[in-house]
Amino acid sequence: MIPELSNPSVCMRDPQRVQEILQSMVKAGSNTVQVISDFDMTLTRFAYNGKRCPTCHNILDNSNLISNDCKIELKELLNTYYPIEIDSSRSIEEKLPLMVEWWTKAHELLVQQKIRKDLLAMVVQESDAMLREGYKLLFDHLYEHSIPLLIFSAGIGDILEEVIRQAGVFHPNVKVFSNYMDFDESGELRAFKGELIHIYNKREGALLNTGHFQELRTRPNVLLLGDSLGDLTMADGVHDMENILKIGFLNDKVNTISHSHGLYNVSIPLTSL
Ligand SMILES: Nc1ccn([C@@H]2O[C@H](COP(=O)(O)O)[C@@H](O)[C@H]2O)c(=O)n1
Repeated sequence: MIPELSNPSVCMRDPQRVQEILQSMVKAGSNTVQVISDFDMTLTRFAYNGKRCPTCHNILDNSNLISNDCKIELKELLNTYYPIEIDSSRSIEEKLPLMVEWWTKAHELLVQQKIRKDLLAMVVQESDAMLREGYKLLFDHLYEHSIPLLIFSAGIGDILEEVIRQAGVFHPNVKVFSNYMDFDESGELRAFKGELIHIYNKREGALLNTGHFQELRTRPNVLLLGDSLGDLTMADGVHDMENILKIGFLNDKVNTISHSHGLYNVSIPLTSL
Protein backbone atom coordinates (compact mmCIF):
# COMPACT_ATOMS: atom_id res chain seq x y z
CA MET A 1 0.00 0.00 0.00
CA ILE A 2 1.28 3.50 -0.73
CA PRO A 3 2.38 5.19 2.55
CA GLU A 4 -0.16 8.07 2.40
CA LEU A 5 -3.03 5.57 2.50
CA SER A 6 -1.69 4.07 5.72
CA ASN A 7 -2.43 7.30 7.58
CA PRO A 8 -4.91 6.14 10.27
CA SER A 9 -7.37 8.95 9.53
CA VAL A 10 -7.76 7.91 5.90
CA CYS A 11 -10.90 5.74 5.55
CA MET A 12 -11.20 2.88 3.10
CA ARG A 13 -14.31 0.72 3.04
CA ASP A 14 -12.30 -2.09 1.41
CA PRO A 15 -8.51 -1.62 1.62
CA GLN A 16 -7.94 -4.89 -0.24
CA ARG A 17 -10.00 -3.64 -3.20
CA VAL A 18 -8.08 -0.32 -3.20
CA GLN A 19 -4.84 -2.28 -3.30
CA GLU A 20 -6.10 -4.40 -6.22
CA ILE A 21 -7.21 -1.35 -8.22
CA LEU A 22 -3.86 0.38 -7.65
CA GLN A 23 -1.89 -2.73 -8.61
CA SER A 24 -3.94 -3.18 -11.74
CA MET A 25 -3.41 0.47 -12.75
CA VAL A 26 0.33 0.31 -12.08
CA LYS A 27 0.57 -2.87 -14.18
CA ALA A 28 -1.39 -1.30 -17.06
CA GLY A 29 0.98 1.69 -17.07
CA SER A 30 0.61 5.47 -16.91
CA ASN A 31 -0.36 5.66 -20.59
CA THR A 32 -3.68 3.97 -19.72
CA VAL A 33 -4.57 6.39 -16.92
CA GLN A 34 -6.62 9.59 -16.85
CA VAL A 35 -7.50 11.79 -13.86
CA ILE A 36 -10.90 13.44 -13.46
CA SER A 37 -11.21 15.94 -10.64
CA ASP A 38 -13.68 18.35 -9.12
CA PHE A 39 -12.19 21.80 -8.38
CA ASP A 40 -13.62 23.75 -5.44
CA MET A 41 -12.63 22.16 -2.13
CA THR A 42 -11.09 19.19 -3.94
CA LEU A 43 -8.13 20.75 -5.77
CA THR A 44 -8.46 23.91 -3.68
CA ARG A 45 -8.17 24.09 0.08
CA PHE A 46 -11.26 24.06 2.24
CA ALA A 47 -9.71 26.20 4.97
CA TYR A 48 -6.40 27.80 5.89
CA ASN A 49 -5.42 28.93 9.40
CA GLY A 50 -8.98 28.27 10.54
CA LYS A 51 -10.52 30.48 7.84
CA ARG A 52 -12.64 29.13 4.98
CA CYS A 53 -11.04 29.47 1.56
CA PRO A 54 -13.18 30.84 -1.29
CA THR A 55 -14.85 28.89 -4.10
CA CYS A 56 -14.60 30.25 -7.66
CA HIS A 57 -17.93 31.99 -7.14
CA ASN A 58 -16.83 33.42 -3.78
CA ILE A 59 -13.64 34.88 -5.34
CA LEU A 60 -15.83 36.99 -7.59
CA ASP A 61 -18.60 37.64 -5.05
CA ASN A 62 -16.09 39.08 -2.54
CA SER A 63 -14.21 41.20 -5.08
CA ASN A 64 -14.39 44.90 -5.76
CA LEU A 65 -15.98 44.18 -9.15
CA ILE A 66 -19.25 43.64 -7.29
CA SER A 67 -21.31 46.50 -5.82
CA ASN A 68 -22.09 46.43 -2.10
CA ASP A 69 -25.81 45.86 -2.74
CA CYS A 70 -25.08 42.94 -4.99
CA LYS A 71 -22.63 41.48 -2.44
CA ILE A 72 -25.45 41.49 0.12
CA GLU A 73 -27.76 39.66 -2.29
CA LEU A 74 -25.10 37.08 -3.18
CA LYS A 75 -24.37 36.53 0.51
CA GLU A 76 -28.08 35.98 1.20
CA LEU A 77 -28.16 33.38 -1.58
CA LEU A 78 -25.10 31.65 -0.10
CA ASN A 79 -26.64 31.66 3.39
CA THR A 80 -29.88 30.22 2.02
CA TYR A 81 -28.63 27.57 -0.37
CA TYR A 82 -25.27 26.37 0.97
CA PRO A 83 -26.86 24.79 4.08
CA ILE A 84 -29.21 22.98 1.68
CA GLU A 85 -26.26 21.78 -0.44
CA ILE A 86 -24.60 20.15 2.56
CA ASP A 87 -27.81 18.94 4.26
CA SER A 88 -27.49 15.15 4.38
CA SER A 89 -31.13 14.74 5.48
CA ARG A 90 -32.43 15.91 2.08
CA SER A 91 -32.44 13.76 -1.05
CA ILE A 92 -30.75 14.77 -4.30
CA GLU A 93 -34.20 14.97 -5.93
CA GLU A 94 -35.23 17.53 -3.35
CA LYS A 95 -32.00 19.52 -3.58
CA LEU A 96 -31.52 19.55 -7.35
CA PRO A 97 -34.12 22.23 -8.29
CA LEU A 98 -32.91 24.38 -5.40
CA MET A 99 -29.32 24.16 -6.59
CA VAL A 100 -30.39 25.17 -10.12
CA GLU A 101 -32.24 28.09 -8.52
CA TRP A 102 -29.09 29.14 -6.60
CA TRP A 103 -26.74 29.00 -9.59
CA THR A 104 -29.28 30.74 -11.86
CA LYS A 105 -29.97 33.59 -9.45
CA ALA A 106 -26.26 34.08 -8.69
CA HIS A 107 -25.31 34.13 -12.38
CA GLU A 108 -28.09 36.64 -13.13
CA LEU A 109 -26.73 38.92 -10.41
CA LEU A 110 -23.16 38.57 -11.71
CA VAL A 111 -24.26 39.45 -15.25
CA GLN A 112 -25.93 42.64 -13.96
CA GLN A 113 -22.52 43.74 -12.62
CA LYS A 114 -21.02 44.10 -16.12
CA ILE A 115 -17.82 42.41 -14.95
CA ARG A 116 -14.78 43.14 -17.11
CA LYS A 117 -12.75 40.24 -18.46
CA ASP A 118 -9.45 42.14 -18.15
CA LEU A 119 -9.92 42.52 -14.38
CA LEU A 120 -10.36 38.82 -13.55
CA ALA A 121 -6.63 38.16 -13.17
CA MET A 122 -6.35 40.95 -10.58
CA VAL A 123 -9.38 39.67 -8.67
CA VAL A 124 -7.85 36.20 -8.40
CA GLN A 125 -4.47 37.67 -7.44
CA GLU A 126 -6.05 39.64 -4.59
CA SER A 127 -8.20 36.74 -3.35
CA ASP A 128 -7.48 34.08 -0.73
CA ALA A 129 -7.78 31.31 -3.35
CA MET A 130 -5.42 28.49 -2.49
CA LEU A 131 -4.75 25.14 -4.11
CA ARG A 132 -4.40 22.13 -1.83
CA GLU A 133 -1.05 21.27 -0.30
CA GLY A 134 0.91 19.11 -2.73
CA TYR A 135 -0.86 20.56 -5.78
CA LYS A 136 2.38 21.29 -7.62
CA LEU A 137 3.60 17.75 -7.26
CA LEU A 138 0.27 16.43 -8.56
CA PHE A 139 -0.06 18.78 -11.56
CA ASP A 140 3.63 18.58 -12.54
CA HIS A 141 3.77 14.80 -12.16
CA LEU A 142 0.69 14.30 -14.34
CA TYR A 143 2.17 16.62 -16.97
CA GLU A 144 5.58 14.93 -16.93
CA HIS A 145 3.90 11.56 -17.45
CA SER A 146 1.49 12.91 -20.11
CA ILE A 147 -1.53 11.90 -18.03
CA PRO A 148 -4.64 13.91 -18.95
CA LEU A 149 -6.27 15.83 -16.11
CA LEU A 150 -9.89 16.81 -16.62
CA ILE A 151 -11.12 19.38 -14.11
CA PHE A 152 -14.90 19.16 -13.97
CA SER A 153 -16.32 22.05 -12.03
CA ALA A 154 -19.64 23.65 -11.23
CA GLY A 155 -17.66 26.79 -10.43
CA ILE A 156 -16.66 29.48 -12.94
CA GLY A 157 -14.22 28.29 -15.63
CA ASP A 158 -12.61 31.70 -16.25
CA ILE A 159 -11.78 32.07 -12.54
CA LEU A 160 -10.68 28.46 -12.14
CA GLU A 161 -8.27 28.76 -15.10
CA GLU A 162 -6.83 31.95 -13.64
CA VAL A 163 -6.24 30.24 -10.26
CA ILE A 164 -4.25 27.41 -11.83
CA ARG A 165 -2.48 29.75 -14.29
CA GLN A 166 -1.29 32.00 -11.44
CA ALA A 167 -0.14 28.91 -9.53
CA GLY A 168 1.98 27.99 -12.58
CA VAL A 169 0.30 24.62 -13.18
CA PHE A 170 -2.04 25.20 -16.14
CA HIS A 171 -0.13 22.66 -18.23
CA PRO A 172 -1.23 21.51 -21.70
CA ASN A 173 -2.53 18.17 -20.30
CA VAL A 174 -5.22 20.04 -18.30
CA LYS A 175 -8.72 20.37 -19.75
CA VAL A 176 -11.60 22.14 -17.97
CA PHE A 177 -15.37 21.56 -18.16
CA SER A 178 -17.09 24.36 -16.28
CA ASN A 179 -19.37 27.40 -16.49
CA TYR A 180 -17.64 29.91 -18.75
CA MET A 181 -18.47 33.59 -18.97
CA ASP A 182 -19.54 35.13 -22.26
CA PHE A 183 -18.12 38.62 -22.79
CA ASP A 184 -19.27 41.16 -25.38
CA GLU A 185 -16.88 42.85 -27.82
CA SER A 186 -16.02 45.52 -25.26
CA GLY A 187 -15.02 42.82 -22.73
CA GLU A 188 -18.07 43.08 -20.43
CA LEU A 189 -19.87 40.02 -19.08
CA ARG A 190 -23.19 39.55 -20.90
CA ALA A 191 -24.13 35.94 -20.06
CA PHE A 192 -22.80 32.50 -19.17
CA LYS A 193 -22.10 30.13 -22.06
CA GLY A 194 -23.82 26.80 -22.76
CA GLU A 195 -25.64 24.49 -20.39
CA LEU A 196 -25.38 25.35 -16.70
CA ILE A 197 -23.19 22.94 -14.72
CA HIS A 198 -24.27 22.60 -11.10
CA ILE A 199 -23.26 20.01 -8.52
CA TYR A 200 -25.88 17.45 -9.56
CA ASN A 201 -25.66 17.38 -13.36
CA LYS A 202 -22.03 16.44 -13.89
CA ARG A 203 -23.17 13.08 -15.32
CA GLU A 204 -25.15 14.87 -18.06
CA GLY A 205 -22.16 17.18 -18.64
CA ALA A 206 -19.88 14.16 -19.04
CA LEU A 207 -22.25 12.49 -21.49
CA LEU A 208 -22.55 15.70 -23.54
CA ASN A 209 -18.76 15.84 -23.98
CA THR A 210 -18.38 12.50 -25.75
CA GLY A 211 -15.61 13.88 -28.01
CA HIS A 212 -13.26 14.41 -25.09
CA PHE A 213 -13.73 10.90 -23.73
CA GLN A 214 -13.55 9.42 -27.26
CA GLU A 215 -10.06 10.95 -27.60
CA LEU A 216 -9.08 9.28 -24.32
CA ARG A 217 -10.54 5.84 -25.11
CA THR A 218 -7.08 4.25 -24.77
CA ARG A 219 -7.11 5.31 -21.10
CA PRO A 220 -9.63 3.07 -19.34
CA ASN A 221 -8.09 3.54 -15.87
CA VAL A 222 -9.52 6.48 -13.98
CA LEU A 223 -8.51 8.27 -10.82
CA LEU A 224 -11.51 10.33 -9.69
CA LEU A 225 -11.17 13.09 -7.07
CA GLY A 226 -14.24 14.75 -5.58
CA ASP A 227 -15.96 16.01 -2.47
CA SER A 228 -19.65 15.35 -3.04
CA LEU A 229 -22.22 12.88 -4.23
CA GLY A 230 -22.52 14.71 -7.58
CA ASP A 231 -18.79 14.26 -8.26
CA LEU A 232 -19.15 10.48 -8.27
CA THR A 233 -20.68 10.58 -11.78
CA MET A 234 -17.96 12.72 -13.40
CA ALA A 235 -16.45 9.69 -15.15
CA ASP A 236 -19.71 8.44 -16.66
CA GLY A 237 -18.57 9.41 -20.18
CA VAL A 238 -15.42 7.23 -20.05
CA HIS A 239 -15.39 4.45 -22.66
CA ASP A 240 -14.82 0.83 -21.66
CA MET A 241 -13.67 1.68 -18.15
CA GLU A 242 -11.41 -0.98 -16.60
CA ASN A 243 -10.63 0.46 -13.18
CA ILE A 244 -11.79 3.48 -11.25
CA LEU A 245 -10.41 4.64 -7.91
CA LYS A 246 -12.65 7.25 -6.28
CA ILE A 247 -11.00 9.48 -3.69
CA GLY A 248 -13.26 11.77 -1.67
CA PHE A 249 -12.33 14.77 0.45
CA LEU A 250 -14.71 15.02 3.39
CA ASN A 251 -14.48 18.75 4.12
CA ASP A 252 -17.72 19.82 5.83
CA LYS A 253 -19.69 17.00 4.22
CA VAL A 254 -18.32 14.43 6.66
CA ASN A 255 -21.72 12.95 7.29
CA THR A 256 -23.09 13.05 3.78
CA ILE A 257 -24.18 9.74 2.34
CA SER A 258 -21.51 9.75 -0.36
CA HIS A 259 -18.85 9.09 2.24
CA SER A 260 -20.74 7.37 5.04
CA HIS A 261 -22.14 4.79 2.65
CA GLY A 262 -18.65 4.28 1.27
CA LEU A 263 -19.34 5.42 -2.28
CA TYR A 264 -15.77 6.70 -2.43
CA ASN A 265 -13.10 3.99 -2.22
CA VAL A 266 -10.90 6.28 -0.16
CA SER A 267 -12.17 9.13 2.05
CA ILE A 268 -9.79 11.76 3.35
CA PRO A 269 -10.99 13.79 6.35
CA LEU A 270 -10.06 17.44 6.70
CA THR A 271 -8.03 16.70 9.81
CA SER A 272 -5.61 14.41 7.98
CA LEU A 273 -4.42 17.17 5.62
N1 LIG B 1 -23.29 30.92 -6.33
C1 LIG B 1 -22.55 29.86 -5.94
C2 LIG B 1 -22.79 28.60 -6.46
C3 LIG B 1 -21.98 27.55 -6.04
N2 LIG B 1 -21.02 27.75 -5.14
C4 LIG B 1 -20.15 26.64 -4.67
O1 LIG B 1 -19.36 26.17 -5.75
C5 LIG B 1 -19.13 24.77 -5.60
C6 LIG B 1 -19.15 24.09 -6.94
O2 LIG B 1 -17.94 23.91 -7.51
P1 LIG B 1 -17.20 22.46 -7.79
O3 LIG B 1 -15.87 22.88 -8.38
O4 LIG B 1 -17.07 21.81 -6.43
O5 LIG B 1 -18.02 21.67 -8.74
C7 LIG B 1 -20.31 24.23 -4.78
O6 LIG B 1 -19.88 23.28 -3.85
C8 LIG B 1 -20.94 25.48 -4.17
O7 LIG B 1 -20.89 25.45 -2.76
C9 LIG B 1 -20.79 29.01 -4.64
O8 LIG B 1 -19.86 29.19 -3.80
N3 LIG B 1 -21.58 30.06 -5.05
